[in-house]
Amino acid sequence: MKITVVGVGSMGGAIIKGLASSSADEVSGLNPTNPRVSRLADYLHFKLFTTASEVVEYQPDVVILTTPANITVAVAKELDGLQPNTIIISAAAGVRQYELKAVLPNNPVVTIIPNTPVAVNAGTIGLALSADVTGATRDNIIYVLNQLGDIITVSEDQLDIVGVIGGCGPAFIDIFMDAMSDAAVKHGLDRQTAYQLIASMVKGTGALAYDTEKSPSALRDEVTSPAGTTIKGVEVLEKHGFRFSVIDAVNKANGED
Ligand SMILES: NC(=O)C1=CN([C@@H]2O[C@H](COP(=O)(O)OP(=O)(O)OC[C@H]3O[C@@H](n4cnc5c(N)ncnc54)[C@H](O)[C@@H]3O)[C@@H](O)[C@H]2O)C=CC1
Ligand SMILES: O=C(O)[C@@H]1CCC=N1
Repeated sequence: MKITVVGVGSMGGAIIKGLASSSADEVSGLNPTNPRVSRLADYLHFKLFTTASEVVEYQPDVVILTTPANITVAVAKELDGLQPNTIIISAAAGVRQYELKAVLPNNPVVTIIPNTPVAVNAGTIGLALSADVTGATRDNIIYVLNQLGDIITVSEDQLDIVGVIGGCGPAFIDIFMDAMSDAAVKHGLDRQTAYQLIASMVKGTGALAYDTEKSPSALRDEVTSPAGTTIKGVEVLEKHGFRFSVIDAVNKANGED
């Protein structure tokens, strides 16, 4: 399948890295001339376009839009001329399917919110299908996204909150990991060992929750031994409003004033 990623920045680059590990597809990118993107294209061996008209001429089977959200509809408009069965997958946060349909009326359009772990095929991808996306078109979308990670299918009006949790979430976890590493260094670990330790701990914590499907509170209870060390740390997190900080970060990222 010919897949073109439009906008090879953080997210577009992560998607290309994830797709590059599969040899079954022909992956390409579109980005205005940029040495960073040219280096990535050389390194990962993908075809790089610099204008929308080259992409139209190339006639990809799937276009993934990862341009800045505020220009994504205008960028989609430049792709007018794609064959009608080219699937449009937009990852632009907050851009609605009807806005893209208005400029590409003949193409199947779905919206997603992926996250940066797609680069290592361990992404979480919120997917909002649309009524006209069925059969082989739907199967092809699932085929492409399945290469990148777990698909969580939701209605379009749920995609914003799914995007905040799944899409912004890695940044929140990264801040937590960075703070943990400062604490580890304070107590004598070297930085590199701290990073490995913490990344492994977070990976395992996620895997345990995912595989067992136990609630986070049940899993936390398993760690907090009576009169043990963990509960002392939990008390401090509660004292400093850790939970409220997390909830309010999600509120604000989701557009609350
Ligand atoms: N970074 C993330 O974790 C996530 C980002 N997204 C969405 O992905 C999109 C991109 O976000 P980032 O990658 O973070 O931004 P970014 O700024 O890193 O990447 C945007 C890329 O688009 C390119 N670009 C600008 N104008 C273009 C045009 N006319 N044609 C083609 N390419 C063009 C830029 O040169 C840049 O390489 C946004 O819509 C965002 O909502 C969605 C989920 C997660
Ligand atoms: O920060 C952003 O706007 C994008 C959308 C989700 C994650 N990153």
